[in-house]
Amino acid sequence: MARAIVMVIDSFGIGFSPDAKSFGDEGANTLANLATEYFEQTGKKINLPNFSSLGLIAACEQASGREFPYLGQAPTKGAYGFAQEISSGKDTPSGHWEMAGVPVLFDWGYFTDKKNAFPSDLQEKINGATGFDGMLGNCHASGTQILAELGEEHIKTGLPICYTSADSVFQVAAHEEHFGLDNLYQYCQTVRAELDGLNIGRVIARPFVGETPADFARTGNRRDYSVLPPEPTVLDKLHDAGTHVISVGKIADIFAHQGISEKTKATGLDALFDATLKHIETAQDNSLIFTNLVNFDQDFGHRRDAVGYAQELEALDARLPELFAAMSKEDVLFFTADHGCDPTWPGTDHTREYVPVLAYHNLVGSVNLGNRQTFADLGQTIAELFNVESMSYGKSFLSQLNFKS
Ligand SMILES: O=P(O)(O)O[C@H]1O[C@H](CO)[C@@H](O)[C@H]1O
Ligand SMILES: [Mn+2]
Ligand SMILES: [Mn+2]
Repeated sequence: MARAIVMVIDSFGIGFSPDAKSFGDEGANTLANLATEYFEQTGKKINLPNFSSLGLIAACEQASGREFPYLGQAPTKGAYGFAQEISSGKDTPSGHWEMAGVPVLFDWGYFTDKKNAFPSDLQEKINGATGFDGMLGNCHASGTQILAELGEEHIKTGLPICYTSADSVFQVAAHEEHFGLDNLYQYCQTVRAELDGLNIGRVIARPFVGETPADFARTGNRRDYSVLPPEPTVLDKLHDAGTHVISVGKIADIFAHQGISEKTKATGLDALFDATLKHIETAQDNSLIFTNLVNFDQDFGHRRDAVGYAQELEALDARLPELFAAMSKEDVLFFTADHGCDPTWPGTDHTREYVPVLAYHNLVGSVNLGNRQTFADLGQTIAELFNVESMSYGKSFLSQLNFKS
């Protein structure tokens, strides 16, 4: 039986999609724009030899309808394409569920007001249920900027910092020691329950440490409380059929722990990559290893740090040979993303973009998968690879992977 490895480079868009205008994102292109910015700021071209050979640049050029001569070499091995999102939102759960075969075709609830974002009756319910006198923030914010603004007041008053964004999300920042990690998780679980009926995708716990704006830092103990996917995803189907489904990073949280057999959490690109490698070395036959590399989104995309994003991509690229070496001949490796987060784009939110779909296996030459109409093509391909019942959405590209017999 097969083993598959899926690595999600969180926020790694490769060109605005046809519906980007309605999101205010026409012109966004996470990869191409960050590479340009990197060149302008450092005088260096981004160096992604391994991703280039897998077809990343070719996929980006197709998705963008233009060439980027400074971006890299031609594809030499593996299958490459670009996928459009059919889910209504450009958020993390929508992107992940869609790639697992279940697009989000309903509208999420959003807190659209930039200030006084949470309705007063909701605040009262939360205060009543948690026993707190109030909350700080109550606005749209960048998670690091709001710490600089309100972190000290939080320590002084003991009130949680609650904020949101263009995503369907209720975020709670609190100090790991002064407020306490368990108290933060408890608060978030209570908020999760109070949001029932509002169709909010996630409550996110954002613990931090430090005593002054100069040294406030978020820790790796982030926790996401997601609603359940609307239907069983390919993870559920695999898990029910006996496949060992391994979550690395925040995958388990994003899928509300549905269809997951085992999970490993880790903080930072290298630790997430190491955990993935370890699973590749040890996982039984008939396993899916599913990794989310959150730091691209969290540390660079939302922070609008194009140079940092570029350097992190180079660091990931440099480690790809370790993956290839750890894989057995039967293993299939996929790289994709869940949405864009162009670090050169106005604001700090995600961007509506095509995502790369790269598949590497013991292949002959390279294969162009072209324009995939939905992220769900990946889930359908995985369903076929593991021989489970097909998903309602998506078109499998397994037959194009050109397996050597
Ligand atoms: O600014 P931070 O706290 O990183 O928040 C970002 O992370 C959340 C999840 O991707 C988004 O809703 C966005 O607001
Ligand atoms: Mn994401
Ligand atoms: Mn994000």
